[in-house]
Amino acid sequence: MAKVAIIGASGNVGRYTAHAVSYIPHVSELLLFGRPGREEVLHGLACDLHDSFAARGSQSDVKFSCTPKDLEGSDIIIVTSGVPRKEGQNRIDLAHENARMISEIAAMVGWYAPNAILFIVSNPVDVMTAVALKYSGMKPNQVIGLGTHLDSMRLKWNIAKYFDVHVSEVHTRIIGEHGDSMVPLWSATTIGGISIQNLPKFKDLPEEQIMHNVMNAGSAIIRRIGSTIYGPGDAIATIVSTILGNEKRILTVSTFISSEIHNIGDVCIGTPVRLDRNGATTLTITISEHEVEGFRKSVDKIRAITQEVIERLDESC
Ligand SMILES: NC(=O)C1=CN([C@@H]2O[C@H](COP(=O)(O)OP(=O)(O)OC[C@H]3O[C@@H](n4cnc5c(N)ncnc54)[C@H](O)[C@@H]3O)[C@@H](O)[C@H]2O)C=CC1
Ligand SMILES: O=C([O-])CC(=O)C(=O)O
Repeated sequence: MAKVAIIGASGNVGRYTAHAVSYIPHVSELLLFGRPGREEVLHGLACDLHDSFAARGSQSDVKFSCTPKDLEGSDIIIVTSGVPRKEGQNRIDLAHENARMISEIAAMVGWYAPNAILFIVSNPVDVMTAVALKYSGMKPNQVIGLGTHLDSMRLKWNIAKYFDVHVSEVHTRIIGEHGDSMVPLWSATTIGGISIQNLPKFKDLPEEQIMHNVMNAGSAIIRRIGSTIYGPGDAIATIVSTILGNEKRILTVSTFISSEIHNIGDVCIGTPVRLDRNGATTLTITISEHEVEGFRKSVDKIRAITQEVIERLDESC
Protein backbone atom coordinates (compact mmCIF):
# COMPACT_ATOMS: atom_id res chain seq x y z
CA MET A 1 0.00 0.00 0.00
CA ALA A 2 1.22 3.49 -0.74
CA LYS A 3 1.28 7.04 0.56
CA VAL A 4 0.70 9.74 -2.05
CA ALA A 5 1.21 13.43 -1.26
CA ILE A 6 -0.08 16.32 -3.36
CA ILE A 7 1.73 19.64 -2.95
CA GLY A 8 -0.55 22.41 -4.17
CA ALA A 9 -3.64 20.40 -3.21
CA SER A 10 -5.78 23.49 -2.64
CA GLY A 11 -5.58 24.56 -6.30
CA ASN A 12 -7.87 23.60 -9.18
CA VAL A 13 -5.68 20.78 -10.51
CA GLY A 14 -4.51 19.65 -7.06
CA ARG A 15 -7.95 19.17 -5.61
CA TYR A 16 -9.35 17.19 -8.55
CA THR A 17 -6.12 15.15 -8.67
CA ALA A 18 -6.69 14.23 -5.02
CA HIS A 19 -10.12 12.90 -5.93
CA ALA A 20 -8.89 11.02 -9.02
CA VAL A 21 -5.92 9.49 -7.16
CA SER A 22 -8.16 8.40 -4.29
CA TYR A 23 -9.75 5.82 -6.64
CA ILE A 24 -6.42 3.98 -7.12
CA PRO A 25 -6.60 0.77 -5.06
CA HIS A 26 -2.89 0.93 -4.06
CA VAL A 27 -3.32 4.29 -2.33
CA SER A 28 -3.85 3.81 1.42
CA GLU A 29 -2.91 7.33 2.51
CA LEU A 30 -3.45 10.61 0.72
CA LEU A 31 -1.71 13.71 2.08
CA LEU A 32 -3.01 17.11 0.99
CA PHE A 33 -0.06 19.45 1.39
CA GLY A 34 0.15 23.23 1.08
CA ARG A 35 2.06 26.27 2.20
CA PRO A 36 1.48 27.74 5.68
CA GLY A 37 -1.75 29.71 5.74
CA ARG A 38 -3.65 27.15 3.63
CA GLU A 39 -4.62 24.92 6.61
CA GLU A 40 -8.31 25.86 6.64
CA VAL A 41 -8.78 25.15 2.92
CA LEU A 42 -6.83 21.88 3.13
CA HIS A 43 -8.82 20.85 6.20
CA GLY A 44 -12.08 21.53 4.35
CA LEU A 45 -10.93 19.53 1.32
CA ALA A 46 -9.83 16.62 3.53
CA CYS A 47 -13.29 16.57 5.20
CA ASP A 48 -15.02 16.62 1.81
CA LEU A 49 -12.85 13.75 0.55
CA HIS A 50 -13.62 11.80 3.74
CA ASP A 51 -17.30 12.16 2.85
CA SER A 52 -16.51 10.96 -0.68
CA PHE A 53 -14.78 7.87 0.80
CA ALA A 54 -17.74 7.31 3.12
CA ALA A 55 -20.16 7.49 0.19
CA ARG A 56 -18.04 4.93 -1.70
CA GLY A 57 -17.41 2.71 1.31
CA SER A 58 -13.63 3.25 0.98
CA GLN A 59 -11.24 2.53 3.88
CA SER A 60 -8.53 4.96 2.63
CA ASP A 61 -7.26 7.76 4.81
CA VAL A 62 -6.81 11.41 3.89
CA LYS A 63 -4.70 13.87 5.92
CA PHE A 64 -3.65 17.47 5.41
CA SER A 65 -0.51 19.31 6.41
CA CYS A 66 1.69 22.36 5.89
CA THR A 67 4.61 20.78 7.82
CA PRO A 68 7.38 19.40 5.56
CA LYS A 69 8.23 16.52 7.94
CA ASP A 70 4.81 15.03 7.17
CA LEU A 71 6.04 14.29 3.63
CA GLU A 72 8.28 11.57 5.08
CA GLY A 73 7.40 8.08 3.89
CA SER A 74 5.62 9.26 0.73
CA ASP A 75 5.91 6.91 -2.24
CA ILE A 76 4.87 9.53 -4.79
CA ILE A 77 4.78 13.31 -4.37
CA ILE A 78 2.76 15.16 -6.99
CA VAL A 79 3.47 18.89 -7.36
CA THR A 80 0.65 21.05 -8.71
CA SER A 81 1.78 24.28 -6.97
CA GLY A 82 2.30 27.21 -9.23
CA VAL A 83 0.83 30.05 -11.14
CA PRO A 84 -1.42 28.92 -14.00
CA ARG A 85 -1.45 30.84 -17.27
CA LYS A 86 -4.16 33.32 -18.04
CA GLU A 87 -5.88 33.79 -21.39
CA GLY A 88 -3.34 35.09 -23.93
CA GLN A 89 -0.31 33.80 -21.99
CA ASN A 90 2.03 31.05 -23.09
CA ARG A 91 3.12 28.31 -20.63
CA ILE A 92 6.73 29.48 -21.04
CA ASP A 93 5.69 32.92 -19.67
CA LEU A 94 5.35 31.23 -16.25
CA ALA A 95 8.91 29.84 -16.23
CA HIS A 96 10.78 32.24 -13.97
CA GLU A 97 7.94 32.76 -11.50
CA ASN A 98 7.20 29.06 -11.03
CA ALA A 99 10.87 28.00 -11.05
CA ARG A 100 11.55 29.71 -7.71
CA MET A 101 8.61 27.89 -6.12
CA ILE A 102 9.53 24.52 -7.65
CA SER A 103 13.20 24.81 -6.62
CA GLU A 104 12.15 25.33 -2.97
CA ILE A 105 9.59 22.52 -3.09
CA ALA A 106 12.12 20.16 -4.74
CA ALA A 107 14.75 20.87 -2.09
CA MET A 108 12.14 20.14 0.61
CA VAL A 109 11.14 16.85 -1.06
CA GLY A 110 14.80 15.82 -1.56
CA TRP A 111 15.36 16.34 2.16
CA TYR A 112 12.22 14.76 3.64
CA ALA A 113 11.34 12.08 1.08
CA PRO A 114 14.53 11.27 -0.88
CA ASN A 115 13.25 7.85 -1.94
CA ALA A 116 9.93 9.05 -3.35
CA ILE A 117 9.00 9.54 -6.99
CA LEU A 118 8.69 13.29 -7.56
CA PHE A 119 6.01 14.03 -10.15
CA ILE A 120 5.84 17.59 -11.51
CA VAL A 121 2.72 19.07 -13.08
CA SER A 122 3.39 22.83 -12.78
CA ASN A 123 4.08 24.64 -16.04
CA PRO A 124 6.14 24.96 -18.14
CA VAL A 125 6.34 21.35 -17.10
CA ASP A 126 9.52 20.31 -18.96
CA VAL A 127 11.51 23.20 -17.53
CA MET A 128 10.03 22.67 -14.06
CA THR A 129 10.98 18.96 -14.20
CA ALA A 130 14.60 19.96 -14.84
CA VAL A 131 14.49 22.47 -11.97
CA ALA A 132 13.04 19.76 -9.70
CA LEU A 133 15.72 17.26 -10.76
CA LYS A 134 18.49 19.71 -10.00
CA TYR A 135 17.22 21.09 -6.68
CA SER A 136 15.90 17.83 -5.22
CA GLY A 137 19.23 16.07 -5.67
CA MET A 138 17.22 12.96 -6.60
CA LYS A 139 18.12 10.51 -9.37
CA PRO A 140 16.74 11.01 -12.93
CA ASN A 141 14.51 7.92 -12.73
CA GLN A 142 12.80 9.42 -9.66
CA VAL A 143 11.82 12.77 -11.17
CA ILE A 144 9.16 12.93 -13.87
CA GLY A 145 6.82 15.54 -15.30
CA LEU A 146 3.36 15.18 -16.86
CA GLY A 147 5.12 16.00 -20.15
CA THR A 148 3.18 15.21 -23.30
CA HIS A 149 1.05 12.45 -21.78
CA LEU A 150 -2.10 14.59 -21.75
CA ASP A 151 -1.34 15.87 -25.28
CA SER A 152 -0.92 12.25 -26.42
CA MET A 153 -4.33 11.38 -24.94
CA ARG A 154 -5.89 14.40 -26.66
CA LEU A 155 -4.40 13.23 -29.99
CA LYS A 156 -5.56 9.65 -29.39
CA TRP A 157 -9.12 10.87 -28.83
CA ASN A 158 -9.10 12.98 -32.02
CA ILE A 159 -7.79 10.06 -34.10
CA ALA A 160 -10.41 7.69 -32.65
CA LYS A 161 -13.15 10.18 -33.60
CA TYR A 162 -11.87 10.57 -37.16
CA PHE A 163 -11.53 6.81 -37.79
CA ASP A 164 -14.71 6.07 -35.81
CA VAL A 165 -13.08 3.41 -33.64
CA HIS A 166 -12.92 2.76 -29.90
CA VAL A 167 -10.28 4.96 -28.31
CA SER A 168 -8.45 1.93 -26.87
CA GLU A 169 -7.74 0.72 -30.45
CA VAL A 170 -5.56 3.79 -31.07
CA HIS A 171 -1.92 3.84 -30.03
CA THR A 172 -0.11 7.10 -30.62
CA ARG A 173 2.11 9.58 -28.85
CA ILE A 174 3.40 13.11 -28.93
CA ILE A 175 6.98 13.80 -27.86
CA GLY A 176 8.91 16.99 -27.11
CA GLU A 177 7.73 20.13 -25.37
CA HIS A 178 4.36 20.28 -23.62
CA GLY A 179 3.76 23.37 -25.75
CA ASP A 180 4.06 24.87 -29.21
CA SER A 181 6.97 22.72 -30.46
CA MET A 182 5.43 19.31 -29.56
CA VAL A 183 5.93 16.57 -32.20
CA PRO A 184 3.23 13.98 -33.07
CA LEU A 185 4.73 10.59 -33.90
CA TRP A 186 2.60 9.56 -36.90
CA SER A 187 5.25 6.92 -37.63
CA ALA A 188 4.36 5.25 -34.30
CA THR A 189 0.58 5.55 -34.64
CA THR A 190 -1.48 2.39 -35.04
CA ILE A 191 -5.16 1.49 -35.04
CA GLY A 192 -5.93 -2.07 -34.03
CA GLY A 193 -2.22 -2.77 -34.41
CA ILE A 194 -2.16 -1.59 -38.04
CA SER A 195 0.06 1.34 -38.98
CA ILE A 196 -2.17 4.37 -39.58
CA GLN A 197 -0.54 5.00 -42.99
CA ASN A 198 -1.88 1.62 -44.17
CA LEU A 199 -5.53 2.57 -43.61
CA PRO A 200 -7.52 4.01 -46.58
CA LYS A 201 -8.93 6.95 -44.58
CA PHE A 202 -5.40 8.12 -43.71
CA LYS A 203 -5.03 10.01 -47.02
CA ASP A 204 -7.75 12.49 -45.98
CA LEU A 205 -6.71 12.74 -42.30
CA PRO A 206 -6.77 16.46 -41.37
CA GLU A 207 -3.40 16.25 -39.58
CA GLU A 208 -2.92 20.00 -39.28
CA GLN A 209 -6.42 20.60 -37.94
CA ILE A 210 -6.06 17.79 -35.42
CA MET A 211 -2.70 19.07 -34.19
CA HIS A 212 -4.14 22.59 -33.98
CA ASN A 213 -6.92 21.22 -31.73
CA VAL A 214 -4.44 19.32 -29.56
CA MET A 215 -1.98 22.21 -29.20
CA ASN A 216 -4.72 24.67 -28.34
CA ALA A 217 -6.82 22.39 -26.13
CA GLY A 218 -5.45 23.90 -22.90
CA SER A 219 -5.87 27.54 -23.94
CA ALA A 220 -9.37 26.87 -25.33
CA ILE A 221 -10.46 25.45 -21.95
CA ILE A 222 -8.74 28.23 -19.99
CA ARG A 223 -10.55 30.84 -22.12
CA ARG A 224 -13.91 29.28 -21.21
CA ILE A 225 -13.56 28.13 -17.60
CA GLY A 226 -10.29 29.60 -16.29
CA SER A 227 -8.26 26.39 -16.00
CA THR A 228 -7.96 22.78 -17.15
CA ILE A 229 -8.93 20.42 -14.34
CA TYR A 230 -10.34 16.97 -15.14
CA GLY A 231 -8.07 16.17 -18.11
CA PRO A 232 -4.84 16.78 -16.18
CA GLY A 233 -6.23 15.18 -12.99
CA ASP A 234 -7.15 11.92 -14.71
CA ALA A 235 -3.93 11.90 -16.76
CA ILE A 236 -1.96 12.28 -13.50
CA ALA A 237 -3.95 9.46 -11.88
CA THR A 238 -3.14 7.10 -14.79
CA ILE A 239 0.57 7.72 -14.28
CA VAL A 240 0.34 7.27 -10.49
CA SER A 241 -1.61 4.05 -10.93
CA THR A 242 0.94 2.74 -13.47
CA ILE A 243 3.82 3.42 -11.08
CA LEU A 244 2.17 2.04 -7.94
CA GLY A 245 0.89 -1.03 -9.79
CA ASN A 246 4.43 -1.64 -11.16
CA GLU A 247 2.69 -1.97 -14.51
CA LYS A 248 5.64 -1.19 -16.85
CA ARG A 249 3.36 0.67 -19.26
CA ILE A 250 5.01 2.93 -21.83
CA LEU A 251 3.72 6.47 -21.28
CA THR A 252 5.05 9.77 -22.60
CA VAL A 253 6.27 11.77 -19.62
CA SER A 254 8.91 14.42 -19.14
CA THR A 255 12.15 12.89 -17.97
CA PHE A 256 15.87 13.52 -18.33
CA ILE A 257 17.22 12.12 -21.59
CA SER A 258 20.92 12.04 -22.39
CA SER A 259 21.01 10.74 -25.98
CA GLU A 260 18.30 8.08 -26.31
CA ILE A 261 16.50 9.51 -29.34
CA HIS A 262 18.85 9.90 -32.34
CA ASN A 263 21.62 11.16 -30.02
CA ILE A 264 19.53 14.16 -28.98
CA GLY A 265 19.33 14.97 -25.28
CA ASP A 266 20.73 16.69 -22.18
CA VAL A 267 17.29 18.00 -21.32
CA CYS A 268 14.06 17.07 -19.51
CA ILE A 269 11.34 16.64 -22.13
CA GLY A 270 8.40 14.40 -23.10
CA THR A 271 9.58 11.00 -24.38
CA PRO A 272 8.27 7.43 -24.14
CA VAL A 273 9.35 5.85 -20.88
CA ARG A 274 8.63 2.59 -19.09
CA LEU A 275 7.02 3.33 -15.73
CA ASP A 276 7.20 1.06 -12.69
CA ARG A 277 7.79 1.28 -8.91
CA ASN A 278 11.35 2.53 -9.61
CA GLY A 279 10.02 5.41 -11.70
CA ALA A 280 11.04 6.07 -15.28
CA THR A 281 13.28 4.16 -17.65
CA THR A 282 13.82 6.03 -20.90
CA LEU A 283 13.47 4.03 -24.11
CA THR A 284 15.87 4.27 -27.01
CA ILE A 285 13.76 4.73 -30.14
CA THR A 286 14.07 5.47 -33.85
CA ILE A 287 11.65 7.91 -35.49
CA SER A 288 11.23 9.33 -39.00
CA GLU A 289 13.59 12.00 -40.36
CA HIS A 290 10.88 14.64 -40.28
CA GLU A 291 10.06 13.77 -36.65
CA VAL A 292 13.75 13.91 -35.68
CA GLU A 293 13.96 17.42 -37.13
CA GLY A 294 10.93 18.57 -35.10
CA PHE A 295 12.17 16.87 -31.93
CA ARG A 296 15.62 18.46 -32.27
CA LYS A 297 14.03 21.92 -32.52
CA SER A 298 11.82 21.22 -29.50
CA VAL A 299 14.79 20.00 -27.44
CA ASP A 300 16.92 23.02 -28.45
CA LYS A 301 14.12 25.36 -27.39
CA ILE A 302 13.52 23.71 -23.99
CA ARG A 303 17.24 23.27 -23.28
CA ALA A 304 17.88 27.00 -23.87
CA ILE A 305 14.98 28.09 -21.63
CA THR A 306 15.96 25.58 -18.93
CA GLN A 307 19.55 26.87 -18.92
CA GLU A 308 18.39 30.48 -18.63
CA VAL A 309 15.97 29.66 -15.80
CA ILE A 310 18.53 27.63 -13.84
CA GLU A 311 21.25 30.27 -14.32
CA ARG A 312 18.93 32.91 -12.90
CA LEU A 313 17.99 30.67 -9.97
CA ASP A 314 21.67 29.94 -9.25
CA GLU A 315 22.52 33.67 -9.34
CA SER A 316 19.84 34.46 -6.77
CA CYS A 317 20.83 31.63 -4.38
N1 LIG B 1 1.38 19.94 -17.15
C1 LIG B 1 0.09 20.05 -17.40
O1 LIG B 1 -0.43 19.39 -18.31
C2 LIG B 1 -0.73 20.97 -16.58
C3 LIG B 1 -0.14 21.89 -15.76
N2 LIG B 1 -0.87 22.77 -15.04
C4 LIG B 1 -0.15 23.71 -14.19
O2 LIG B 1 -0.38 23.39 -12.82
C5 LIG B 1 -0.21 24.56 -12.02
C6 LIG B 1 -1.43 24.74 -11.11
O3 LIG B 1 -2.59 25.04 -11.86
P1 LIG B 1 -3.99 25.32 -11.12
O4 LIG B 1 -4.25 24.27 -10.12
O5 LIG B 1 -4.97 25.57 -12.19
O6 LIG B 1 -3.65 26.68 -10.36
P2 LIG B 1 -4.35 27.26 -9.03
O7 LIG B 1 -4.05 28.71 -8.97
O8 LIG B 1 -5.77 26.81 -8.95
O9 LIG B 1 -3.56 26.53 -7.86
C7 LIG B 1 -2.22 26.82 -7.62
C8 LIG B 1 -1.74 26.12 -6.37
O10 LIG B 1 -0.39 26.54 -6.15
C9 LIG B 1 -0.26 27.03 -4.82
N3 LIG B 1 0.74 28.10 -4.79
C10 LIG B 1 0.67 29.29 -5.41
N4 LIG B 1 1.75 30.04 -5.10
C11 LIG B 1 2.53 29.26 -4.29
C12 LIG B 1 3.78 29.44 -3.63
N5 LIG B 1 4.47 30.59 -3.74
N6 LIG B 1 4.27 28.42 -2.90
C13 LIG B 1 3.61 27.26 -2.78
N7 LIG B 1 2.40 27.04 -3.37
C14 LIG B 1 1.89 28.02 -4.11
C15 LIG B 1 -1.65 27.56 -4.46
O11 LIG B 1 -1.83 27.60 -3.03
C16 LIG B 1 -2.54 26.51 -5.11
O12 LIG B 1 -2.65 25.36 -4.27
C17 LIG B 1 -0.02 25.71 -13.02
O13 LIG B 1 1.36 26.00 -13.15
C18 LIG B 1 -0.59 25.16 -14.31
O14 LIG B 1 -0.08 25.79 -15.46
C19 LIG B 1 -2.24 22.75 -15.06
C20 LIG B 1 -2.89 21.85 -15.86
C21 LIG B 1 -2.20 20.89 -16.69
O1 LIG C 1 -2.85 24.75 -20.93
C1 LIG C 1 -2.50 24.95 -19.74
O2 LIG C 1 -1.94 25.97 -19.31
C2 LIG C 1 -2.72 23.81 -18.79
C3 LIG C 1 -2.09 22.64 -19.42
O3 LIG C 1 -0.88 22.56 -19.50
C4 LIG C 1 -2.93 21.73 -20.19
O4 LIG C 1 -4.11 21.53 -19.87
O5 LIG C 1 -2.41 21.16 -21.15
